[in-house]
Amino acid sequence: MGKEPAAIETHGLTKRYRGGQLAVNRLDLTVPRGSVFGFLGPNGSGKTTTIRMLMGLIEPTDGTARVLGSPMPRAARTVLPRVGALIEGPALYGFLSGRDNLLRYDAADPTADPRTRTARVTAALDRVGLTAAAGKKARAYSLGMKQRLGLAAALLQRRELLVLDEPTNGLDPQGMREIRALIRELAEDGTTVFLSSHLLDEIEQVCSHAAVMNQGRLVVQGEVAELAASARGRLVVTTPDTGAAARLLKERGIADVTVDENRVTAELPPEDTELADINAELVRAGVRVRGFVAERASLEDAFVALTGEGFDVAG
Ligand SMILES: Nc1ncnc2c1ncn2[C@@H]1O[C@H](COP(=O)(O)OP(=O)(O)OP(=O)(O)O)[C@@H](O)[C@H]1O
Repeated sequence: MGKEPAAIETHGLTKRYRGGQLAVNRLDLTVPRGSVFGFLGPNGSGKTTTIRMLMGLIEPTDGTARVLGSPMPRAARTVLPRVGALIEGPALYGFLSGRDNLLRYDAADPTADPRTRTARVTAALDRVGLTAAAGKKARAYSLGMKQRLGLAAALLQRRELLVLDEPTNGLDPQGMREIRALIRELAEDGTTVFLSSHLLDEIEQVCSHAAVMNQGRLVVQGEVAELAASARGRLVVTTPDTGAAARLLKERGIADVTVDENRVTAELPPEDTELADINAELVRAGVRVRGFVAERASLEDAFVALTGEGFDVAG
């Protein structure tokens, strides 16, 4: 990626709302070009506020933000045409059809070519799976359909960067899968995608990179694979003889042994321990071992390890 500037870069970015609420606290964020970057955090952690500063919709109290190499909000006029955004539910005209909403939205964009408008609108509707409902009035759309229409608006032109605030909000599981597939496709075409989510597994499924926010502060950022690897996996033994198994693991010096119904879980022992030996010892001690696995750490494990808190995935 050489010397090309990051897609998004912030230094000390801070927002204190008039009421005194410190929504974003000295954020240093680097979103590499070509990444699918997940911006993760529970509700109220400052994600939307950050996105609104990045898009020049509100002024930061302090710090700087650069988007596609240029300072925001100062360069908004030249930067924003290169960015597709879906923020806080798109503004829709309920009395217009989905298709007419997009035609109107595109007509309001001075950088959009009117000669290709109809074809681009048709293609965008198709990409988000709204072709069949294109003629329906937008007020009859479900939340998920409105979300798709907003995404279609962001896709009317080829963009270098897509900024999507909770893009799967309001969608059913099938709709979520479709949007995730679309995001992967866009990334393969070379678009940098920055998306916020409060769903850890969503980030794990689609993102190459992630940053975790908590109460306005950045907890961690980096490649998803590395973040997950920073948390140690767990040893999981499935057995009806949980008491005996737990005792033996503890005697072996294995930490954090926990019994849960017919499972005993524990911290994975040091790298140089032969797991098969532990399994054999359990069996020798008469423990009926029905399952013995070293589970890979998830992003959630990393989050818990980093913050010492659970992550409210139900949000
Ligand atoms: N316009 C505003 N005026 C005052 N406080 C605000 C305003 N907008 C947001 N806040 C507060 O700033 C904090 C961060 O909110 P923000 O919406 O950025 O979080 P979020 O992570 O995007 O959460 P959500 O997923 O719920 O949108 C919250 O405590 C919120 O109540």
